[in-house]
Amino acid sequence: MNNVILIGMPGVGKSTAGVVLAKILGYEFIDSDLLIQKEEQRLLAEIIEQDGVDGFIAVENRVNASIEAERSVIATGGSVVYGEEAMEHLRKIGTVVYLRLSYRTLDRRLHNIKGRGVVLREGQSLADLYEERTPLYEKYADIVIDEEELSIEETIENIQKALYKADNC
Ligand SMILES: Nc1ncnc2c1ncn2[C@@H]1O[C@H](COP(=O)(O)OP(=O)(O)OP(=O)(O)O)[C@@H](O)[C@H]1O
Ligand SMILES: O=C(O)C1=C[C@@H](O)[C@@H](O)[C@H](O)C1
Ligand SMILES: [Mg+2]
Repeated sequence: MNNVILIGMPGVGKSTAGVVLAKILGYEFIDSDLLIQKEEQRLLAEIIEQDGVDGFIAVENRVNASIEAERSVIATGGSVVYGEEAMEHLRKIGTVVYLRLSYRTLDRRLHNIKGRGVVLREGQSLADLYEERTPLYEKYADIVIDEEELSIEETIENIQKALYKADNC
């Protein structure tokens, strides 16, 4: 199954770049966050508020582990890498692309991190989250795209080039 799965910190552009990439490749586009909201009939922020961080991670794991797709670009949520079943499944159905940004650039980009419904534990900062997740993104990535100082268009072009090189598309 020729799917392309985008992973990375919140705000790196998985959804923004993913939808355009899908259009260029002639693929379907799936946003895991929207799937979660549809299946749960609740907003992501509501799930986090009502079920807590671990509850949200469990829901995200279940929904992502059950995605059936072909020739699709799948933009995951930033916290998907906490779900082992989800990541095992996603690796089986496609090429996992990690969109990487430095902490400094990400911090600048994410002015309103709480408003985005990010999975932050009590007392955890964005820097803590970055440090905790980076090894997980690296562990699951088939391809790493360094987005630093790239425009959205350049990012998409680099993903495309890397996919062709890996013989995915
Ligand atoms: N080079 C770039 N590539 C992608 N997005 C960029 C770039 N530069 C700026 N942006 C902006 O950064 C934001 C990325 O948000 P987006 O919702 O796509 O992130 P995400 O990775 O899907 O996050 P989440 O994990 O919360 O779903 C957008 O507002 C986009 O316009
Ligand atoms: O990185 C995160 O912690 C998250 C990112 C969003 O895409 C959502 O999946 C959710 O709000 C958690
Ligand atoms: Mg997104």
